[in-house]
Amino acid sequence: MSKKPGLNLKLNRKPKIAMGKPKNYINREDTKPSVAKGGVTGGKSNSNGRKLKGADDGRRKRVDSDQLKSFKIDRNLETTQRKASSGKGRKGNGKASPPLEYATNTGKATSRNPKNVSRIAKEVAEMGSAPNDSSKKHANANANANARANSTKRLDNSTSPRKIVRDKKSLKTDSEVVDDKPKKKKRIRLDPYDTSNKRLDDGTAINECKKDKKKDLEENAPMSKNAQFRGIQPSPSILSFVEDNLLGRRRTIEIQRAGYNTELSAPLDNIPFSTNPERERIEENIFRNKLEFFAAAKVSSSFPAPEIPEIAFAGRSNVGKSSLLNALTRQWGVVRTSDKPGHTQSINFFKLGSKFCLVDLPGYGFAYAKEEVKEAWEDLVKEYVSTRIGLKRVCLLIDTKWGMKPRDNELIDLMERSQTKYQIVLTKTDTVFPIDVARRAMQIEESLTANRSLVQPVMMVSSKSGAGIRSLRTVLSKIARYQGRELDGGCIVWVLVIGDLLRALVDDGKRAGAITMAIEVRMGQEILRRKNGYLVQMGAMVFGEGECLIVRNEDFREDGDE
Ligand SMILES: Nc1nc2c(ncn2[C@@H]2O[C@H](COP(=O)(O)OP(=O)(O)OP(=O)(O)O)[C@@H](O)[C@H]2O)c(=O)[nH]1
Ligand SMILES: [Mg+2]
Repeated sequence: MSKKPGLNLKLNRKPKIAMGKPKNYINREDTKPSVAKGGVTGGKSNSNGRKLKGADDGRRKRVDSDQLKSFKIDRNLETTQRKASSGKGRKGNGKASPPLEYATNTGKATSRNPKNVSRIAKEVAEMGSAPNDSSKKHANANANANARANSTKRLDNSTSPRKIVRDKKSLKTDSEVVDDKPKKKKRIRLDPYDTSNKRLDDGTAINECKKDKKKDLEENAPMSKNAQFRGIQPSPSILSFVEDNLLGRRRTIEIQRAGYNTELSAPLDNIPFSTNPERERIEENIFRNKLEFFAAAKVSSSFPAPEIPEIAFAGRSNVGKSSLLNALTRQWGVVRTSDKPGHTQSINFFKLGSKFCLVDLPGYGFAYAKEEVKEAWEDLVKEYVSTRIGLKRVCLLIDTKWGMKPRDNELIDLMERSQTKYQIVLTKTDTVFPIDVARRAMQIEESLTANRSLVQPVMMVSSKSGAGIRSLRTVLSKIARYQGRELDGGCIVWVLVIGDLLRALVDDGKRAGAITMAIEVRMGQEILRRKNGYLVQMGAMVFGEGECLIVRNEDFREDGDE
């Protein structure tokens, strides 16, 4: 801000009013923003309008003394009054009036000699409005500044929330006044036959549309796996097998009423009301033999020589492989089990007497082991099932609750390729309802009908309750029993009952001119008939390589020869 003498003069006159008053009073007033005072106060000021130290004080003192010396109030009073009352002066004065007002006010408020002060103030004001060129200029400048200040003030006011609220109110009231007249609503005439505009019609068309869409969605929506499972209708034969063997979740009272001793381990694997010791309860002699561990292998090179036929137990970790070995032999604790997946970490070979070998494989899938270790187990199992000489059957264990998993299918594919005989065994059947046991068996049977190396039927067991263990023993003991016949080179035909259908399969793809051996498997309970040293049950005729006649259950005629 450039300072000019005239302006300084004028500005420096103002503090004169404060003469004889406490100095700090003036200073305090001067600290207010100059704009707010409504006039130019002069002196150097910072952005807040606060006077900078040293910029004004010395000059103010000088001006005060000047005023005392040079202004002879009595002599000039009349002249100044005349000049001030002239048009130009009035104009300038009018605009520069706020400082005067401010000065008088301050004088009133603080003066000790009110008379003198008011008089001096009057004179100063009149001096300030003198028609001096420079002062005129500054008066104009002051006026402009004031105008700007006022406009800013006005702006400030207009933007203040109170003002806005008031304005809004006033607007509202104005509009209310205007809107007092009742509005006429436009009526839209609807074409009752036009359903194109769905928002305007009465809604019936929309509802119908929605219903149709919902129906379509319901019909076309893919069923969840669970819903698909619930939709399975098990065949009557499977259902009756489940009921006869008390498979599925059963109440203790139900088992007791059926005559089983629930205080024994695996109570359903018993002859009702039997008091025999553990191993003597086993109906198949071969399983009465002592179970003995004789080899363990973590790599294929440490497999024992294949001297006796082997039956292996494969499946996911924690599916119940080791437990099943114990349950089949009723020799609890020979094979170690754990509720933590990944307990069996090597291929363990157990001799059952001198003629038979049971093999406990490590599991695959989730297990408490490092990824690379699990991969090694899986590779070892794959190598064993696909290359092992003397391996007569793999019991592929599936948890009844969860069903088949991708890794199970992987192993099945491998066994199909390597023509390894395998049979599905559903485990932990005691954890689900009987109907779900039947459903799972049905589901797996149907999904694997095309598989050639699969041995039907699907077995269902519970190592805990003992349900289905007897049936599995019967199936497995036959493998040991008929090893010699198979090795004779004769053609073996397996006739299996799947639901109400008999299916004839040529074992090992050998050509058959006549049936040398047939076995009826009725939902896991095989009825074996012997004739001329061979197991013969007429019912299926094999005509050529891989060809066979499928005979219905009702066409099946039993000879009754033992
Ligand atoms: N409820 C019930 N639990 C069972 C049954 N069979 C096994 N179990 C339990 O399942 C858990 C795992 O059993 P294991 O026999 O160790 O399973 P595994 O397949 O050998 O497991 P890995 O050796 O880890 O591959 C144990 O806690 C058993 O008690 C069954 O039929 N019913
Ligand atoms: Mg195990």
